Amino acid sequence: MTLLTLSSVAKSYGSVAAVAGVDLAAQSGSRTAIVGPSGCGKTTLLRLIAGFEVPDAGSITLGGEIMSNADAHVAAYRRNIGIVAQDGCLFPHLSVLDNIGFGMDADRDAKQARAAELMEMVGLDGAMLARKPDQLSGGQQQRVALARALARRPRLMLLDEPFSALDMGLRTATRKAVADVLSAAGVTTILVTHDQAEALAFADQLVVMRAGKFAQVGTPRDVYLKPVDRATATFLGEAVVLPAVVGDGIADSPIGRLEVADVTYRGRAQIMIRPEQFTVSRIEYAPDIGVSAVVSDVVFCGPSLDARITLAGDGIAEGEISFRLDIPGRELLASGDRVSIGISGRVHLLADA
Ligand SMILES: Nc1ncnc2c1ncn2[C@@H]1O[C@H](COP(=O)(O)OP(=O)(O)OP(=O)(O)O)[C@@H](O)[C@H]1O
Repeated sequence: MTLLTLSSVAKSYGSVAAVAGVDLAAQSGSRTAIVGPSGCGKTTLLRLIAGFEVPDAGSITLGGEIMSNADAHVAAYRRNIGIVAQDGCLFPHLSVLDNIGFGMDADRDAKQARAAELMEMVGLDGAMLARKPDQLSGGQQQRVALARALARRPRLMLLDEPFSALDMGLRTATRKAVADVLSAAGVTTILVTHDQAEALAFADQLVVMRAGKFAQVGTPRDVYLKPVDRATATFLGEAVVLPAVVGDGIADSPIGRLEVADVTYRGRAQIMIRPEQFTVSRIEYAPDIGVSAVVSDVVFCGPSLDARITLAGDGIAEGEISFRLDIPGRELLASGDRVSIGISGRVHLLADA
């Protein structure tokens, strides 16, 4: 069942079209991540859904009720939407208990009981209820912010870069904990982030936003492996894009004949290969099949070697196409080595070829 629907929603500030007519459907209990570069309109979109902004055009529906359209605008506080912002925005002068109980329509005992239940849900010790926010770590503060947002049993949760102030290790752990809590509570969630890896790991629906519009909407897997265009491909990770002539499911490319996922297309195209599809063997061990590359910038990282690989092939100008690749750390590769390249899996045709 669809909980949230956006139809042709638009919002401009003067001449800036912050959100330029977007459509979105979020299923009940699902997690949607909206990812895009700074200034693409992510926060504006979240503020429109929350009800802090009124759209210039389009409609927003939540649980079958119109929240915003040309004739109506339901105030933010009446939407029953939970929000967790970047820095948690806890009230610094209130205890954790009073932060969580803020605005809860219940007596002190009921608030205490509900707050203890929520603390357990977000994986925090109930003894912390007496503390002030500045006596908690950043990750703990974000979990309290989540508990506070869950306290009023929202039908939709909006997360605006909630992990960005946390350091890397804590960030991954907090993200996983928050995702688990939201799944267990069955709360439909929209996460806004500029962190691609975070968006891919968190969501079951990924939206890539660019200049106020949605460049692509799909499962993280589909958007990563089958991006619609080069900009989306490179925004989500490293991508090697090569010219090719395609027919019968085969691409003739500067690095050889490669299998393509789309068997119907014929003609000139750009093909995209993710670095992790490349396999690398030293020429002295592998037959030189004419597709070669040179290794440079090798950094030993223990389990892996972080290497820069520069492709060579007919039609590739010297040094033109290079990418970073993780190679198993046990490989004896050094800067300057020539390697033979293989490709695992099919390559993807880009629509903006
Ligand atoms: N209140 C405002 N008044 C004028 N322009 C605004 C306002 N809010 C946002 N904008 C503009 O709208 C565009 C989208 O801004 P928004 O904050 O939604 O982007 P964002 O993707 O969330 O960016 P970031 O990742 O940097 O937070 C930007 O060009 C911004 O300058």
